[in-house]
Amino acid sequence: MKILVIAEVQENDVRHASRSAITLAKNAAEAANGEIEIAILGNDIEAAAVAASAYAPTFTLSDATLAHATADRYGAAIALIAQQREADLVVAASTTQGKDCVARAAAQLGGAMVTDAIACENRNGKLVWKRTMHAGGVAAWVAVNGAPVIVTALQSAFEPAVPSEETTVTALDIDVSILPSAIQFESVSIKQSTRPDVTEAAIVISGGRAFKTAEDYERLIGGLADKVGGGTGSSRAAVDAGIAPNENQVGQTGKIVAPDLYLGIGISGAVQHLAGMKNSKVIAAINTDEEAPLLDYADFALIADAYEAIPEMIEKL
Ligand SMILES: Cc1cc2nc3c(=O)[nH]c(=O)nc-3n(C[C@H](O)[C@H](O)[C@H](O)COP(=O)(O)OP(=O)(O)OC[C@H]3O[C@@H](n4cnc5c(N)ncnc54)[C@H](O)[C@@H]3O)c2cc1C
Repeated sequence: MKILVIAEVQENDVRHASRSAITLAKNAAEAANGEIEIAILGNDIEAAAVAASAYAPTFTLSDATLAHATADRYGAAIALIAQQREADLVVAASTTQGKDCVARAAAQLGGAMVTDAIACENRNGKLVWKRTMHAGGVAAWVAVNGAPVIVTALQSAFEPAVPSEETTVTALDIDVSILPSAIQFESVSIKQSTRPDVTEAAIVISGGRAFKTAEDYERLIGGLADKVGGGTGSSRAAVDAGIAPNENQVGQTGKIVAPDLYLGIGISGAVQHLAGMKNSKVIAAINTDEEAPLLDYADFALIADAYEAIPEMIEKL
């Protein structure tokens, strides 16, 4: 079985989420006696390709017109790469870019798609995939018919792959002038923050509707996160109220995280929120209500007012 990982690039390296996708690819390779290759698309990707080659032989498609991941161009390019490399299985990260571009490639290839995979297994010679459904309420094993199979890996389910010795980097021979360009890149606005992204932080301090203002959220949740080098998360209620930034939202319609420690403060633990964090290694909660559902999932709980507890914690840390 030929397995092709579509890896995303971040700061001349393989993006953290793509390293988790490589782990899923390795699991699949072990289960089905497969071989892994990596493909990287973009512009100025030489250093990232060398970094990727420490996981598996790497193929590049580099061009100025691929500097930004517009879905029509990337989708078509990924389909062409999968065809050229004769991939039986294409694996990508379940990121916004991964879902956007790889789903288009799957349609163009006429393949079978599995999103948000959390495990794979060989059953009677066929790979089957475990994926969460219904806001994380159900974990189902699914088998898909058709080829190639295209899978996105849920980052929180897989440890990032560890690099070993550099292998080879080969430039692909694909004519980029035939790629569609109906979608044009306009601009990107990246919020500068010294805090780790909520999906990549080892510790996530998350705040909910208990916080009355954006200033309180930043001072208390942000202040505590900074003390422990953590990222900041939030419930959707806090985002909808304009208290927490949109990119911090954890849950079914937000980001899915599985940090070493998730501390949910003033968050009730609605099923849609749990869908985004219940696989965290250690869960702690601070809440005034000892019957808040999040406490059923918590390894540690403090029944206290966030406005009193957090300043005390910040002072003591
Ligand atoms: C289709 C759909 C998708 C959704 N997607 C998401 C999603 O991705 N993420 C998400 O989070 N939600 C999502 N929701 C919303 C979800 O159902 C809940 O409404 C939301 O999670 C509640 O946020 P909360 O826990 O902050 O607020 P609440 O449920 O109001 O809970 C606030 C908590 O704070 C506690 N509290 C109050 N004051 C204090 C204090 N001073 N100190 C300590 N504790 C205090 C309260 O006891 C309570 O437990 C979705 C809903 C729908 C319908």
